[in-house]
Amino acid sequence: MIGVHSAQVIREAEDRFFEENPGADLMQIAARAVSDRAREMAPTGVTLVVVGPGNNGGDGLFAARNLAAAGRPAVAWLVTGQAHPQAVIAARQVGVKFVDSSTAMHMLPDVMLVIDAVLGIGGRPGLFPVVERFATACDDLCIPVLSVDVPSGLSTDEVTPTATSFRAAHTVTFAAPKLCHVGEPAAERCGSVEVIDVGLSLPEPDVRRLDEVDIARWWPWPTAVDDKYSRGVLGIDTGSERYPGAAVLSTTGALNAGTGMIRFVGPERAANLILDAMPSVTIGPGRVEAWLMGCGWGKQDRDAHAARLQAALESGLPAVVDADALEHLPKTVPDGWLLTPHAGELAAMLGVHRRVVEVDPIRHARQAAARWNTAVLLKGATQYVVEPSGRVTIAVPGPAWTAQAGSGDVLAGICGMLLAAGLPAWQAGALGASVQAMAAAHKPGPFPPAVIARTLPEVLGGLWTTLRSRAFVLPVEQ
Ligand SMILES: NC(=O)C1=CN([C@@H]2O[C@H](COP(=O)(O)OP(=O)(O)OC[C@H]3O[C@@H](n4cnc5c(N)ncnc54)[C@H](OP(=O)(O)O)[C@@H]3O)[C@@H](O)[C@H]2O)[C@@H](O)CC1
Ligand SMILES: [K+]
Repeated sequence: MIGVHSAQVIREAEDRFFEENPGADLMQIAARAVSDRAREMAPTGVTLVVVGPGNNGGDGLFAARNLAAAGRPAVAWLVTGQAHPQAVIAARQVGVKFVDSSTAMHMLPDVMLVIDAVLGIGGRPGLFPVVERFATACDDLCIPVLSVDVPSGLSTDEVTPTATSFRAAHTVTFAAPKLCHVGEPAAERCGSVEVIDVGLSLPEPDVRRLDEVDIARWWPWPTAVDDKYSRGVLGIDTGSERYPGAAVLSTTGALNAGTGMIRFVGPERAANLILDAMPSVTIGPGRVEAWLMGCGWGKQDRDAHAARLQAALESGLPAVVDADALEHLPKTVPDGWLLTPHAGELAAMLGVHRRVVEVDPIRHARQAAARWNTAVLLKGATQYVVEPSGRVTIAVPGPAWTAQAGSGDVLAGICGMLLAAGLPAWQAGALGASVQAMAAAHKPGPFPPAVIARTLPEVLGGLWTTLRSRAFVLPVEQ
């Protein structure tokens, strides 16, 4: 797990660091990381460094100095004519060539790498027009860009770009990732992201991103003393006469994630389809540990749906509440419930426009988690799980192939399995979203949601094997 921090938090940590370590030079650590990566990205040819007026530009210019000192041709364009004074002197001393904007633009087709050191965490969104044209030209000519800290033009603390920015092949950032590095669609503009530890002490994060080790550590692996009941019985009330496929998909997700036992209580047509495909599913009511409700309910029979949700509420059991069931939410729900809206459903829950949610997904997911006092998994290209406290856990990311009808049903099924196994709602959401993304990454391509679901046993089996072989080196629980 890695903490995601805002520019403000990084600045405060930097201030504390300099109070405790007067005279320390973090810029040299940053510049070394950038020049090392630049040498790997462009082993030969000219590197053009685009330099802004602040410390981000300083990092870039010292990286140019390092490259030139190692005998690599480096050229710098100071976009405002101003730059970190000591970095300018150091770069000149080792023969870095300084060029103006028209020369930079003119030579661009022949450079091997552009280092974008225009703006970092002190930048406001957007670029000067001449730099904007240059960034667009880099994109058009497919010149690889190495961004220092953040692709200039992006807003560090936002996941939705509002202006033109550089589009990096790789970003070297410092101390911790920021929201723009981990939240789509901004993250896509960062390329691969590398975090350099510069020695800052950071507070406990209120936004964290999971990695595969967390999934291995938290997954409810079966033990030698488990049986089908102890692994968790999930009641599934999904599908309708009109949408029986949603019932099949949600059950496929739950079964392939490893549910101990599934009791399906949805419509007969869906039950028949499920039995054909998954004969181990039990049809009809019985004791369960958790509920999965809503996928494919549709807009008919609204009164019946509301009554079924009310019955689940009165049972006091944890529940995954998905899709059409989200329209029937009572004012407060038990804190073991996991609400799993996509942006459009969350917008409807909050009475706002979908676009508003897409621009600031975390704020809106936090609003819903606080309003219903339970965990919310906001589905999308980046999947955010928010607890009523406001803590955010971002799932392991995966490829965009899962952006397809039916993926949400499978995901709800996986989350249902995890609730039935006894995990708290936030963890069920974060793990469910992560393993589906990992399965999609394991089997890249336009595979339909049911195929991705059937890949889960391989992915979980692989994780389990890795866990067993590395059981003693897992980091201590945080
Ligand atoms: N923290 C760390 O761990 C480390 C931090 N380090 C580095 O420090 C960087 C932060 O440096 P920084 O504070 O000097 O800010 P930076 O991003 O260079 O920009 C400020 C300048 O840009 C200007 N400006 C802003 N927006 C603009 C716009 N849209 N269009 C035009 N101009 C704009 C702004 O102008 P002003 O706001 O004053 O008008 C000001 O002149 C950080 O990203 C990292 O690279 C490393 O050295 C070591 C480890
Ligand atoms: K930058």
